[in-house]
Amino acid sequence: MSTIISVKELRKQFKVRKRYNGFMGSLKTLLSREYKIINAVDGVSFEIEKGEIVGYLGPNGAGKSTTIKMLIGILYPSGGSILVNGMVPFEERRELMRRVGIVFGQRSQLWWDLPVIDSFNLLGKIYSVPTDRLKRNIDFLSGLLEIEGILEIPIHQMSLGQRMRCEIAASLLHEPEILLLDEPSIGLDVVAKEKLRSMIKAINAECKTTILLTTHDLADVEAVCSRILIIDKGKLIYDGTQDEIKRRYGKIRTLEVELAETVGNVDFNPAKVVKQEGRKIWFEFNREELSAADLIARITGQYEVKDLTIHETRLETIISDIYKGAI
Ligand SMILES: Nc1ncnc2c1ncn2[C@@H]1O[C@H](COP(=O)(O)OP(=O)(O)OP(=O)(O)O)[C@@H](O)[C@H]1O
Repeated sequence: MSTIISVKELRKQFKVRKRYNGFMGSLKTLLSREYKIINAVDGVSFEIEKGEIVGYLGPNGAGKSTTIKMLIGILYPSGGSILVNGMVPFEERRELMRRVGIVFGQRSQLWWDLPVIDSFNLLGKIYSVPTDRLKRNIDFLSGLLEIEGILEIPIHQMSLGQRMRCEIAASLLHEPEILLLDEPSIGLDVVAKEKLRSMIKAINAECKTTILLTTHDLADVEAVCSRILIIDKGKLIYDGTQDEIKRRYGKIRTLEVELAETVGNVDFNPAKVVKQEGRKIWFEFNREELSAADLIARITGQYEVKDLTIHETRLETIISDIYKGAI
């Protein structure tokens, strides 16, 4: 594998006016010449290999968009270095845009009133994609993203899920090596989200596109990203695989047991009973203190068990604990 995105000690500072509260405070803000520095991105380093799907996560205001804007050369870094596909983004922005596809969930790159096929043809011209190649790419991406039947429809008549699939197709028409997806599933229903996730995986598998996904939807990350980067207050606080984060922080498991009959108090220390409803009991236990096999053996040794399910800690719980500083 070879590195396609390399970020070293990246920094971005914003100088903003100091704000004061209240009515008098607003006047003071207007008149004041006092400034403060915001370290939006504060010494971030990471490398992304060709073909990876990486989730870039962080709470609101963590520095995700600022990083992405520097990756595509819209913002000039205050310090550090970036190489994307061998290019320095703010120096070679035009060339870089031919190698990167971008989808912003909240913004459209397609012409609202035009049939989407016309937008595709216009984008093909903007990116100077040869006609036969453009046709081939439109055919291929329409099949992959299941939009063949809606190419003649203008964007404003589409559902959000259909629009998003068209946006992704549009971003790939010029065969970029890198795809940046910023909140692509925002506002989609459960079914449309599922569909989008499997399509993102298909793009990565079929086109070998490297994908950087920014999202607050951790189910998206759980479904598609093998690796996760977490940024908080401008600093990178986690860089590792999804399995690793679960192994490292997801020690608490839940065992859901359905017994043959209702029982009174049960005690399987160190497992804790967290819920008991009729014949069902939920135990929480630390996998480092107790194995699921031991716990199950002890329970089945005392009671007749009808059904058992083990629930691992959800990525959402782990990440929200990391944001809260609880782990
Ligand atoms: N143009 C700007 N001028 C001043 N401050 C800015 C500017 N852009 C971002 N910031 C500040 O930089 C910090 C990081 O913002 P950024 O938009 O990168 O966060 P984010 O992780 O993308 O958040 P969200 O998930 O809410 O989109 C925030 O404190 C934000 O207020």
